[in-house]
Amino acid sequence: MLRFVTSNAGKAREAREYLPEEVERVDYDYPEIQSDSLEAIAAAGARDAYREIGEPVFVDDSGLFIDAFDGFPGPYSSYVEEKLGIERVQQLTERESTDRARFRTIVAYADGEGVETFEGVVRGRIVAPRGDGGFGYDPVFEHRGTTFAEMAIEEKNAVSHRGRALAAFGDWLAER
Ligand SMILES: O=P(O)(O)OP(=O)(O)OP(=O)(O)OC[C@H]1O[C@@H](n2cnc3c(O)ncnc32)[C@H](O)[C@@H]1O
Repeated sequence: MLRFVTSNAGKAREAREYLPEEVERVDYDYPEIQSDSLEAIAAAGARDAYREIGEPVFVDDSGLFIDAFDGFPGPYSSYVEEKLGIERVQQLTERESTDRARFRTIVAYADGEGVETFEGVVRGRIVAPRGDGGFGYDPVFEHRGTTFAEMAIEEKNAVSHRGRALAAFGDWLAER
């Protein structure tokens, strides 16, 4: 059994679909350090959650990196979603010369022995919202003509930043 420490139910749903082992969601809101690096944030979060819970855990830190804004909001995606909302992020992007963006996830696993991190990245475009599945920025993130909110969970996992990071994590677990 794997413990996924996250306050985000959408992330937990995707991890359950993907990982071979059972996933238990632990709703502990670990303090996020302020950093430009998703790796550093995820690793610190996993370490902290392991100390708090006392069992092996993993966390997922994700961000939307918009090319026209030099990667912003990136590690600040959650704050920007809360303060501006995804429609305004999309409207701001529309005024720029490119709508290209990347979604990145770092999964960090901590046990008594240390921290391992796994990365997943997907490229796409910021478009006017479409679809009602998924969560967060999914309605405005289009990958090969379809927004993540228009995809079923399995379809999104097959191409998404989180799916790729979870796949790398799953391979590592299997080889351990
Ligand atoms: O408790 P944690 O796991 O940290 O949950 P969170 O929602 O705060 O997680 P993040 O900081 O990693 O999320 C950054 C932002 O990116 C959004 N996000 C993360 N993964 C996403 C995905 O697959 N599709 C759309 N939006 C996503 C999410 O809604 C947040 O606004």
